[in-house]
Order: sequence, then C-alpha cells, then structure tokens
Amino acid sequence: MAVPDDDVRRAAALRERLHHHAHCYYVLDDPQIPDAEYDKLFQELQALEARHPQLRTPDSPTQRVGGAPLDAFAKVRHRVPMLSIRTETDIEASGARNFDARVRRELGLAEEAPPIDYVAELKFDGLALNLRYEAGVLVQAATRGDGEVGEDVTQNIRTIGQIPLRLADGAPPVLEVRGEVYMRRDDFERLNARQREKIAAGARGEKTFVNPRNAAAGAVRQLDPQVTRQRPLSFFAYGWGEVTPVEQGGPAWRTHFEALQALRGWGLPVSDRVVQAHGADDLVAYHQAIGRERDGLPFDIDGVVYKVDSLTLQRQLGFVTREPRWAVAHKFPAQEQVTTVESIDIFVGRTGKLTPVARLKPVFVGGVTVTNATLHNEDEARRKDVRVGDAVIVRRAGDVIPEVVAVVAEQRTHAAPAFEMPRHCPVCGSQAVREEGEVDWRCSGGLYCGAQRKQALLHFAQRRAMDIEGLGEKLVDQLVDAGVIRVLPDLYRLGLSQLIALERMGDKSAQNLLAGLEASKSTTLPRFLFALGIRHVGEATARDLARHFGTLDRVMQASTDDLLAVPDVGPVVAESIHTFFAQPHNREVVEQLRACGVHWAESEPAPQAALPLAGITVVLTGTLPTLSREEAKGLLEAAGAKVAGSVSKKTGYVVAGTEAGGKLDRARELSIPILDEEGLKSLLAQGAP
Ligand SMILES: NC(=O)c1ccc[n+]([C@@H]2O[C@H](COP(=O)([O-])OP(=O)(O)OC[C@H]3O[C@@H](n4cnc5c(N)ncnc54)[C@H](O)[C@@H]3O)[C@@H](O)[C@H]2O)c1
Ligand SMILES: [Zn+2]
Repeated sequence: MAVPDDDVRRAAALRERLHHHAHCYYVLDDPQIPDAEYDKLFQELQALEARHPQLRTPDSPTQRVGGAPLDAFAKVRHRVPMLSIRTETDIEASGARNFDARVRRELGLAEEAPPIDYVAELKFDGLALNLRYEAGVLVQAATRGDGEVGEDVTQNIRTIGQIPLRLADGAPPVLEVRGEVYMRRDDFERLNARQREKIAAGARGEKTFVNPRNAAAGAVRQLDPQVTRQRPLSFFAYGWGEVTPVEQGGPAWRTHFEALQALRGWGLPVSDRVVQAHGADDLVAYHQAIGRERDGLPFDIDGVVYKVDSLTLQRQLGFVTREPRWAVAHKFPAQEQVTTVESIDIFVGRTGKLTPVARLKPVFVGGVTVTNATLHNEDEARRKDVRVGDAVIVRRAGDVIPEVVAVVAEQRTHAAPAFEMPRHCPVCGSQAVREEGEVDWRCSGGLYCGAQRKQALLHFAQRRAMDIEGLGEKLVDQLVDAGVIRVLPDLYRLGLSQLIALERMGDKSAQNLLAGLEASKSTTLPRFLFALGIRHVGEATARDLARHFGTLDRVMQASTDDLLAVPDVGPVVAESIHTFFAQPHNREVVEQLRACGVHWAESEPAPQAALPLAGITVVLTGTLPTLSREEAKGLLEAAGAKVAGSVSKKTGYVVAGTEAGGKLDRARELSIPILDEEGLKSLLAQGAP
C-alpha cells in the first residue's frame, strides 16, 4: 500500500521536531516544550508508523532511548542496556486493565487462569542512573544516555549522601543498581530562589530550572563535582543491571519484590510506596490511591509503574526495541502544559504586595483547570520575558500555586511590548514603591487600599496597637465584605443597628464592640503611630518617633532628614514614613480619626539624653511579684532604657524575679548588677548612678 504524501511529509516533520526536542531535553538539559507536548508529537508519530510501517526509520525517535552521551564525559557502555518503559496513554483507571490484559494475552493465559502478581511503584520524575558496585564498593555511576552508551558521572554521584559508597555485608561481588536520581520539591524551590539571587546580583552563566527533573539532570551532568555537591539530590533504587549469576554465588531472586528488599537490605534507598499487587484490581486501586496522594508527596512523580513480579514470567515476556513487555508506566495528568497568555494583571495582596499574574486561556494541568499563574515579581516577569499573546509553559505541582515557567519561544508570532510593572496600585491608585534590595513592589496606600483593608483593620485593632476588644478576624471580614467599613474612620462611626444587622451578631456582642471602640479612643502616640501600619514602623520605631517628635503633627511634617535624626531610623524607614504621610489620603484618615475622638497626650520632643536611663540596656528574667513582663518593659523603655533578650557584656542590669534561669547565671558570670523589683523601681525613680 502506497503511503499518502501528506503522511510522509508529516512523519518527516514530526521526526525532525522530536529529534530537536529530544536533543534539548536529554543532551542539553534545556527542554523547550513541556513533556505533555512532546508526548503528543511522539504518539502522533507512533500512530503514523503503526499505520504505515514503511515510515519507520531505524533512527526514528520511536525506536530509540534517550539521547547521545555528551563528549565532555567519559563514555560507559552498559553491560545490560538501559531501556525505557512503555507508556500507557489512557490516564483513566482502565489503563491498568489494558496492561493486565496485554500481559495475559502475551503469556497466552486462559480467561479463567488466576490473576497475575505485580509490583506497583511510583514513577519518579528524574534521571535514570546505573550504579556499579564491585565487592560492595561503588566503582562507577553512569547515566542512561542512548540506552547502550551513557556518561560516566561517578565523581558527581559520590556527592549524593543517599547513595552508599559501600554496601552492607552480603552484597554479591558484582551488583549494578538501577534507580532514579531526583530533586525534592522543597530543595528545588530553594535552589531556584538561590539561583534568582545570584542572577539578581549579576552572576553570569547562572540560570533557573524549569522543574525538579531539569534541575536534577543539570546537577548530575555537571563538569564540576563541586557544583553538584551544592545541589541537593536524592535517589531511589527500582531495579538492577548486571548481577553476579547464581552459579557464581549471586542472589537467587525469584521476584522483583524480593530483589528490591535485598537492595534495601544492602543499604540502598527503596521507596516505601512499592507494593505487591494481585491482579488488575489492585493496580487500579494503587493508581487511584497514589493519584490522591500525589500533590502531597515531597517529590514529583509523573505516574506509577506496574511490573510483573515473577522474574520467570518477565523473561518469558521479554523486550521490544526499547521497552520491556513486562512493565508499563501509567501516567497521571501532566504537571506542565502549554497555553496562551491573555493578559497580565497585577494582584494586590493583603499586605500590599503587588504580584504580576498571567491570565491564561484555561488549561488542564496537574489535575485541575488553571486560568491564572503567578509571575512572582517584576524581575521574574522580565527575565522570563512573558508577553500578552505568548504561548507559555504552566506548571502546577503539589500545593504550589500555578506558575509560568517559560515562554515557548518558537511559538511567538508577534511582538507585544515587554511587561512593565505599574507605578501605581491598581486597586487604590496609591504610589507603588520598590525599596532598595527588595524584589517586590508594594502599594503604599496601607489602610486606604481596598486590598489591604482587612489586614490593616486587624493590625489597627490588635492589642499592641489600638487594643479594640471584640474586633476579630471574622467580624473584620463581615464588616468589610458588607461594605460597612470602607475607610478606617468608619470603624468609629459604627452604630448599634448596623452591627445587629450583621449575621450571627447578638445584641450583647454589638454592645461590647461599641464599648471596646469607645475605650480604644483614649490611646498613646506610640500606639497610634504603630496602629497606622506604616511599613517598617513597628512598636519600637513608633516609640522612638513619639519620643523624638513629641506630637503627631511634627512626625507628619518631618522631612526624611528630620526622620533620619531619630535613633535607629535608617534611610529605608525614613523614606517609608515620609511617603506615607506625603499622601493626602493618609493625612485625611488621620484627621478623620482625630475628628472621631481618637486622642492621646502629646508632649514636647524629648532629647534622648534627658531620659534617666538613656543608653542603658536591661534584661528581664523570671516573674516579678507585682509587675508583669510587659509593664516592666514599658516602664524601662519610657525611661529611655533598651530592653534586650539576652545577657552580654553590654548589659547594664539584669532584673530577676522568681524562676529566673540561665540569664541569671550568665549575669553572675559576667558580674552584671542584679536587681529585684524593688531595685528596678528605685532605678526608675533615680536613674542610673
Ligand atoms: N520536553 C521535552 O522536550 C522532552 C523531550 C524528550 C523526552 N521528554 C520526556 O521524557 C520522557 C520519555 O523519556 P524516557 O524514555 O526516559 O521514558 P520515561 O522517563 O517516561 O520512562 C522511563 C524511565 O522512567 C524512569 N523511572 C522512574 N521510576 C521508575 C520505576 N519505578 N521503575 C522503572 N523506571 C522508572 C527511569 O529513569 C526510566 O529510564 C517523557 O516523559 C517525555 O515527555 C520530554
Ligand atoms: Zn493599593
């Protein structure tokens, strides 16, 4: 039968594209398209070749394993070829039944013959390794390469802590262990964070990795073992290559499961999720159970693997070109897919962080439909150069939020402008600020900003700020969601009827809240300054500001230079305070709060040195008879002292109550004066001698 021209051309085009992508993936460790995309092309070629066997060339990607080894490494000829595994493309449970049916057919079993025993394992998404042990000692580690010839990566593999350099007693004279080297998800996230920092600091030749498999492959195929050492890799053993034969004293394994137990006994890591399965039903159950567990696993898997357990049956089934007939990989939905960016929006978080988010053409990835993916921050978005209209690779693995990992460069058809981070908050229009040394832009609107309102209210109400009794998270959600509170001063305009109208709000709690609000109006300047939620202004800075300037108006009018004169206030903090009060809407909020009756005692600005305990550090330990820890701290700080958490040579006094521990011992060691509560009180009254 003649092959239609179209099919000939399509097959050639597919072969060329697959060759190109296999080279990028296996040889360069730099995949350009997601696996799901590659698999689609691969299956299309397989189908064409099945229809027209004449199209099947010996160099077709469907006939080969992996990629050629790199010249940079010494080559290793595998004594037993390292094959691939056939993929069951039906990702439903029926995939397991297809495999079972095929095995039974190939073994010529009658329908009523008993179920076959299998082993079910995780399909780790990493890189295959062959570890050769002679007399129990690791002598060589090699990559799979093209299945016949791999790369010698022994020096790199020696840096992986989980791979024993010497096996426990009893291992056969020759043992080749096959397994997967992979990177845990948390290690991957940390590595990429480090890489981003290096890139930000201007390091050349550094890059981030698209996924843990890619990071693991890059680390294993490093020319410098020192670099591999810094990349956290893990390993699971799932099979073997050459092993001393039984006649020469080798192991007499009868089943795959038994062999894995032996490997574990000699010190090799074998996953504890390897199970024996009886017939197709057990395989289906395993597939379902692992599918549910997948997101919670600390590493990526792209499916499960089923293997015929009996080694006799395995031999009977044998191999096709690149795959054993006794095993199959049953995949899960891919964790990476290609889709199109429809727009890039800015999401404003509860704390004011601005995050660029790609709105996507809906895509099914990692088991869910994804419509948005984070671009993290300005630098990431620019580095990846994501633009509206681009085809992008989206990754969703585990509980991590979906992420755009790369642009599919070969598919950019037009040139939308490069992404620009907006200079104003899209929610409230306030100035956006990116501080020196920070990666994030933030809205400076604080409580004025709709996105930050709930967080700002909670911060405002907390005990250490305005101390509003009865205003918790649930109520804040209700008040903001119902539109009752739009700006902060609305809080002090709440009426009983409005509150009672809220769901689950009784008369009593409404009364209590109103009383709490009323009581909070009488406050102190440091509390009020802290409550405003100005970035970088914590309690200590608020106190310093109050002490230095004495009145709120002076703080609000202060220039950055004036602010820099406050002890412990640096340029970033000064700038943040200045920006906050420079914005009319923030001044408006302050005015309205005052108009609602929020008040405090103001004082003249106090020069630091005038305070009796200025410059003195005090450490508190144990329980005092009448003063609480907070009260003692407040009194000391009001007198200008610094309260520290640990005793050092710089400590001026240690105030010790009952059950004082190590701090007291340390004070004695350093001969630091120790005071009880009485001593503290007289110190406060008289100042330091
Ligand atoms: N994105 C791209 O451009 C691109 C290019 C080429 C290949 N790929 C991807 O590579 C894969 C195909 O490559 P492959 O031939 O290496 O097949 P494979 O990775 O799908 O399956 C074979 C491999 O599975 C591994 N494995 C993991 N757990 C195992 C277990 N418990 N038992 C046995 N083996 C286990 C072994 O390393 C083995 O070599 C596909 O997922 C494909 O999408 C992607
Ligand atoms: Zn805002």
